[in-house]
Amino acid sequence: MNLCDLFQQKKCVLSFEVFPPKKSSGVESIYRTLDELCALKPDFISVTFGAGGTGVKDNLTVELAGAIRARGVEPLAHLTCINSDEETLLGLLDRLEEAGVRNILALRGDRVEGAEEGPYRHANELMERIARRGGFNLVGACYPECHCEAPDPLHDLQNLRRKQEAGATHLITQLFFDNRCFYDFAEKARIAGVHLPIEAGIMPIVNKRQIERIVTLCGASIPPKFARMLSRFEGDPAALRDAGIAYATEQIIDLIGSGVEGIHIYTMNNPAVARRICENIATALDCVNGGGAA
Ligand SMILES: NC(=O)C1=CN([C@@H]2O[C@H](COP(=O)(O)OP(=O)(O)OC[C@H]3O[C@@H](n4cnc5c(N)ncnc54)[C@H](O)[C@@H]3O)[C@@H](O)[C@H]2O)C=CC1
Ligand SMILES: Nc1nc(=O)c2c([nH]1)NC[C@@H]1CN(c3ccc(C(=O)N[C@@H](CCC(=O)O)C(=O)O)cc3)CN21
Repeated sequence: MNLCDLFQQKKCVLSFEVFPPKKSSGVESIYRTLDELCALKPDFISVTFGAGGTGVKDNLTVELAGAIRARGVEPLAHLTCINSDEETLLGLLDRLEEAGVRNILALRGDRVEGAEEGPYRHANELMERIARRGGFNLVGACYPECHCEAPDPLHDLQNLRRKQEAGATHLITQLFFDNRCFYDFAEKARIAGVHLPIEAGIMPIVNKRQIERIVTLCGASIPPKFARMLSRFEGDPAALRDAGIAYATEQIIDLIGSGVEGIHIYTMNNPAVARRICENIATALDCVNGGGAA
């Protein structure tokens, strides 16, 4: 299924994200993780290309996307400009097509030290190449708090327009912890002529190790309320996990209540956390989607 049809059918789409395990030891558990995540019946699951700044060349993205499809859920495969020369890209696209994957999140990718400059410098250029080949629905990333390399929010929005012009059919936001950033951004994007559906990317923070990494990688600002929660519970893993789930739940219910077109949960390969959030938001989603829906 083409993901753009989903936004016609549903008021609020629900999706998950997973990343390929780094070590071979994680390979068996990722398939169990997929079993559990697919059982929650999200509208689609995306698979990153590398994880959190690691530029791996062949990293199971195609295999995992195929495994998600085999479990009855629509996959969205991430592809990056970094590490993609023309031949590698076309090879990956053939493999994705063979695996029945029809949707691609085209990204620039995190810069990796020592990586060579490829022929595609920005996400829109990668999108244009994929569109020229044909056969895929394209999705793009966007930044409620502005991309860290953009000179200012206006230029970042202009660059977002290029993704729309290159054929993206919907957008997924970088993670954020303050919904006001999302609402301000969505309003400015509409004024700038971006009319695509925007899914809000939410990451439940459930352990101390994640926090610093996420802030460095994603540049998300930490609201005082969230900072107080983190420092109060950081010594108690169970309390921090429950608080992180409660915080993400509150963000999502507020977004659904405000008419967001989709929620993308960065699951960090943790199905237990995803399940608890799904339970917490089920009635709100059923309410806007007319009940019974996933
Ligand atoms: N789920 C994921 O895997 C996500 C990954 N990211 C990461 O965020 C980073 C950026 O990715 P994208 O948004 O895809 O990159 P992008 O190429 O769209 O943007 C990167 C920077 O270049 C600027 N830019 C974009 N197009 C331009 C153009 N044509 N000319 C001049 N400047 C342009 C942007 O304003 C931004 O500052 C990557 O590190 C990516 O891996 C971000 C969100 C989600
Ligand atoms: N700049 C950027 N790059 C990304 O890859 C990315 C984003 N932003 N924003 C949204 C999600 C969040 N992603 C992430 C974020 C952190 C890790 C991370 O902490 N990875 C650990 C490995 C964890 C493990 O193997 O259990 C690491 O050490 O890199 C992974 C994916 C992928 N996405």
